[in-house]
Amino acid sequence: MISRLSESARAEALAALPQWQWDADRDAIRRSFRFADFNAAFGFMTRIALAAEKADHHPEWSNVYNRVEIVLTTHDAGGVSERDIALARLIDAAAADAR
Ligand SMILES: C[C@H](O)[C@H](O)[C@H]1CNC2=NC(N)=NC(=O)C2=N1
Repeated sequence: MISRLSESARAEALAALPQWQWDADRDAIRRSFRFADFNAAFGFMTRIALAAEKADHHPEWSNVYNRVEIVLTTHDAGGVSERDIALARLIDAAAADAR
């Protein structure tokens, strides 16, 4: 069973992910992305979807044309875990490729 990070561990992990915001209401981290167009946004989502399925850890997200909103939390842990931090790093790398 994966466990929720302590407040200090989460703060330390987020210091290295400056574009991700802590959402206390959701016990989650979130980031918004904007791409050139829908094709770039959906390509980005497709790459994340394949990696997420492989890792069996899935984002909560929504897409409107060129914008993608992503929320990461671990349902099994009731908060942010190492899996969310790992997925956030992967998402940042995918975003860098999509621009
Ligand atoms: C059965 C399956 O392994 C679990 O439901 C996985 C799937 N993907 C998941 N994704 C996220 N974000 N949190 C989870 O707790 C989770 N659990």
